[in-house]
Amino acid sequence: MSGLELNRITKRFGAVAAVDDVSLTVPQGTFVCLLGPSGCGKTTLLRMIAGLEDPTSGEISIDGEPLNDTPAHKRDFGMVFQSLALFPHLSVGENIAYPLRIRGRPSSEQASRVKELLELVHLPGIEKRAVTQLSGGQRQRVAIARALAVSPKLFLLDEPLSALDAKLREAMQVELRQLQQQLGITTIVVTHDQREAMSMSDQIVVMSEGRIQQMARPIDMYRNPANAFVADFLGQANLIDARADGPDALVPGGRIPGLSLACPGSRISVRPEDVVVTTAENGSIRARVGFIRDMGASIEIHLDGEGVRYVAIASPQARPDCRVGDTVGLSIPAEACVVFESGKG
Ligand SMILES: Nc1ncnc2c1ncn2[C@@H]1O[C@H](COP(=O)(O)OP(=O)(O)OP(=O)(O)O)[C@@H](O)[C@H]1O
Repeated sequence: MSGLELNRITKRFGAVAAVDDVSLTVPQGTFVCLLGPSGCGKTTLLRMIAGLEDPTSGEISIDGEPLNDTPAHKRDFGMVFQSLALFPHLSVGENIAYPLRIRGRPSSEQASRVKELLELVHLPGIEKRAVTQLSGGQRQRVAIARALAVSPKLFLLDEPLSALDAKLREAMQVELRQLQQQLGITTIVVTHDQREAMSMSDQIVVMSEGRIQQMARPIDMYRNPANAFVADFLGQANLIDARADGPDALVPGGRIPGLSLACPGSRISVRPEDVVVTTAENGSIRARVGFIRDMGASIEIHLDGEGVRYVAIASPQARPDCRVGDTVGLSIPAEACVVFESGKG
């Protein structure tokens, strides 16, 4: 098979299993984000793929060739880390050419490749500039260009955009994705930002405590999270304990008609945009409005239904007619609910 394959990879640091029995297949040309909270093992996994850390057990291969015994510098992967690690005493062109220079490539080839890469990252003609004179976004692009200099089989990035402000970060997400599609290069990005992962990847891998919780396309993961952890980590989720009541589910404050549960007690997840705020008579769940937050493009309403906090998101056009302190009705369509059986959420 062509692409990256991890087979039962574990990394222990003393008693801590930073990565715990992870198997993963990344087909050639795919953009994958490793997503998870701090300390879940994302960086350790990336470092093992890069060859900067040896697995305690398990195998890594690329295009069917085992990698475990290949040192980092022989893997020829492109890497960009949060710190960027550009050489401050070298010019932009010298920074980008560096990987070619240490491989002994002729200077004419170095110069033409640097020119080509600077065009690719939309910074043509700045070979002679000092890297210390560049803006954050420009430095980012130079680091990306340098990582791509050797036309790597695999492009690995660890929180590459985290030092940028929100607007530049979004612009760079689009650029990075476009670049990856243009080159068709297999790319793995570590991030703890779920919006970033949603907007860039073909596949998201959500990790927690060293293990993979789910791997799926962003939209599939959003609509069908495998468990409550994923539901809560990827976007916002209402996580509600529910009890079976014939064809309906009983939830704090009322019921969800037509949601039949296989177990007497389950946990359900509902996205805030699927919770409709209506009048007390029209909803099937009664709740009290606790807080309304106007976000510009949407309105977020926090409600209390018999001790459970519900969050609803509406568009400004569909702004519900309610105020803080009002008792309202909530309507949740059964088909918008993802059910986690008891003990599995
Ligand atoms: N060199 C090391 N020695 C000992 N423990 C380590 C080492 N590197 C990582 N760990 C531990 O392994 C676990 C996973 O760390 P890792 O850096 O991979 O997580 P992460 O998901 O990338 O976190 P962050 O988003 O904060 O960078 C943590 O508990 C961390 O303390």
